[in-house]
Amino acid sequence: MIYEGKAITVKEIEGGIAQLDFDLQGESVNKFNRLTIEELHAATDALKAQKKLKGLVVTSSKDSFIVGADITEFTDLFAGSEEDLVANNLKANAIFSAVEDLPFPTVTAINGIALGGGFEMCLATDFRVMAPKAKVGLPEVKLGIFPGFGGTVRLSRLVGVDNAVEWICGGAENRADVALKTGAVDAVVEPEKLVEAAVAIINQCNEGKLDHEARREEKKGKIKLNAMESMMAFEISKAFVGGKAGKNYPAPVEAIKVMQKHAGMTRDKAIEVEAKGFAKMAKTNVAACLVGLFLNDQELKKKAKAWEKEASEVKLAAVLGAGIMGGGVAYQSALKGTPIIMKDINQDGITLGLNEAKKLLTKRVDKGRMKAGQMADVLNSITPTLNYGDFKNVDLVVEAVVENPKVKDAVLREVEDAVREDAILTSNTSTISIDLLAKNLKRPENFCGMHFFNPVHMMPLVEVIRGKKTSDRAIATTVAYAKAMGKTPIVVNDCPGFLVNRVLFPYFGGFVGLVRDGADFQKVDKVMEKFGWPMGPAYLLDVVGMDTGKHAGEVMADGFPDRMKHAETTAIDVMFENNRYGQKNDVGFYKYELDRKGKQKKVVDEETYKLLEPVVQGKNEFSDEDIIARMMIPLCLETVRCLEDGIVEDPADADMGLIFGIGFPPFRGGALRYIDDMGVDKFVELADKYADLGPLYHPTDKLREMAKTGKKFFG
Ligand SMILES: NC(=O)c1ccc[n+]([C@@H]2O[C@H](COP(=O)([O-])OP(=O)(O)OC[C@H]3O[C@@H](n4cnc5c(N)ncnc54)[C@H](O)[C@@H]3O)[C@@H](O)[C@H]2O)c1
Repeated sequence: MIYEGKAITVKEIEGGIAQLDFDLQGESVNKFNRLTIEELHAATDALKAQKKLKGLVVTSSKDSFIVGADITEFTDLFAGSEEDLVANNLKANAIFSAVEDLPFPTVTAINGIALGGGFEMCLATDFRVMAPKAKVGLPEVKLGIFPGFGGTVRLSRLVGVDNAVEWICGGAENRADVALKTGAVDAVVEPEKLVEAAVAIINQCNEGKLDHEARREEKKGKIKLNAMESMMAFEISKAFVGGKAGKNYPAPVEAIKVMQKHAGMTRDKAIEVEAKGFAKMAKTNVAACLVGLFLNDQELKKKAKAWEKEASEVKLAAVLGAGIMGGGVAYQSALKGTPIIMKDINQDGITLGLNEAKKLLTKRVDKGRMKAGQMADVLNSITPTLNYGDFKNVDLVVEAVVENPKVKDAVLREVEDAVREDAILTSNTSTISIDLLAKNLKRPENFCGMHFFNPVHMMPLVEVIRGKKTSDRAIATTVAYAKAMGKTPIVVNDCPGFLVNRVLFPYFGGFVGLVRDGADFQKVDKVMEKFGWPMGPAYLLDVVGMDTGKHAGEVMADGFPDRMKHAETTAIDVMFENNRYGQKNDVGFYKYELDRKGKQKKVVDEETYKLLEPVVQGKNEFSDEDIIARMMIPLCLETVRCLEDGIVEDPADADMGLIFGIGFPPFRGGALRYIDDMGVDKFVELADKYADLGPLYHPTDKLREMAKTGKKFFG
């Protein structure tokens, strides 16, 4: 044994060739935590001290190779100064460079996922062989940073500027065939042949058939482009990537700037440039928010996993109502492998639901993501029906009929009699209280909410809503079914609108208030889109549908009359009363026309301004800051109330719900992190400036207390 640690062992395997193996004790995957980096240092020193070695193969004993850096260490690490971060990166890089400089040929055998720091480890060796199912890539930009263990230096020299830009700025996980074609790896071989292939490469180097020194020098030298070529490659990339990433996500363009800066430098100087650029990005609020988001997501996954242990198996599901939502639920369930019965009261509904599923599946086939035979299997696992014939075999039902408490009550009681006693019933209601819907059920313990978002196949969130009488088994089974459908479930407690709609309607309240006071709805949309929302509030209302918006708004107003009831007619009422439902009938705040690809495109409609005149009181110019404050304060305060009322378990659930459910700008981390970032005291101060606008703008006593004591929602 040459070296033995808790994450790494090094031993001689054959003919003077050593094997450095990553196998982090007590973990299911390898990652570059502090311990692993320290051990890589010690292991490299031990290798250097060996006088007779002829080569090194780097391997992993886990299913993955190395999944990346240990992101749980980032929050503490990034809290340090920029200088500390640079020093930290240079220290780690010295170890990677020491691996690169070992006095014999080196090859990595990539058996599974090698991402971020894991792939940068691979890049430090002379050659790479890869298993067909492994994936490699540098996904750091997803965390608001870019590679900091020499990735921008080695990859740009190994595969060229264009490929490096694509890999680093896109952050994708690349398949073996792509990696081979790009030149990021040298061979693809079956997993059991990886070490053999690596040894063969080393032997060829030692026999003078392969020149590992030349390979090494290429990675350590300057980028091989003349000044003109270099200028063209980097400037075009910056314009293209900048346009795609947008101003709110600076890391991709910064990565290109760093590569441009170090293009004419050799390794050690280039790595200094990378380290400085990395530290600058790590100190941005975007990186803090995106790292926070990653950690929150991990927490959600852990919670869902814990629920899954208590779940009953769902072998067959059913959905009631084959409309927009019911059709989507049937498609998603069947696609992900749970057969589903789709019941409606009329044949037209069923035809529509099935046609929607067919349309989505055809798209998958056309894009090469599915074979025609698989499409048939998925369609066959949706059983359309007009009666309850097979419902005794159903394990879980999703009710998705019209949003009317009386209709839902009747339908739920009916289906309760049609299913087995242990079957779980859920409702996809957007706003109606789960306790209200449970009132007339014989087995309320088997009932909870399962709130999907539209379009079901695209939107990641499912709110699982616990009523007063809901059992843990009902929650666990619903969480497990949502996971099986490929969704992210969040368990919330019951109230009108649950988490997401309860928070969304005060935001719409901010919007109608602005229009009332004379703001141009188009300007409000533009400002909020610039702030980071996928669409502004007027556009969003057009997408949701004015009828749905008005109806749900009324349910919310009944639930929270003090702050959600509108005394006067609102802009939403005006649109609704004029049959301007939005995209569904081609006119709402905007008009909709079909573009050349047959997609709905919004266009300005002057008529909207005329219709709104009666509800507009005066004409005011609002600054961007004013618009943002008037939109965001009600949304943030309602999120605070959801937390205080115990609707969500913790701040992470609340923020993730808003990001996954309504597209809250991810780089801002969520509503509660937004308050944290502003400072709770500053936020309360800002809200108080708008106190005249009513209770939607009044901070809670607890929030005022937090402001006084300097407490935050996170950390
Ligand atoms: N559309 C959305 O954006 C959205 C988002 C989240 C949740 N929801 C909720 O999902 C539910 C359904 O909404 P939708 O937009 O799909 O409505 P929809 O009008 O498109 O579909 C409702 C379907 O239910 C059928 N139906 C009515 N009574 C029935 C009964 N007794 N048994 C079986 N089927 C019956 C109708 O024929 C129709 O096909 C509502 O509770 C709604 O609030 C909707």
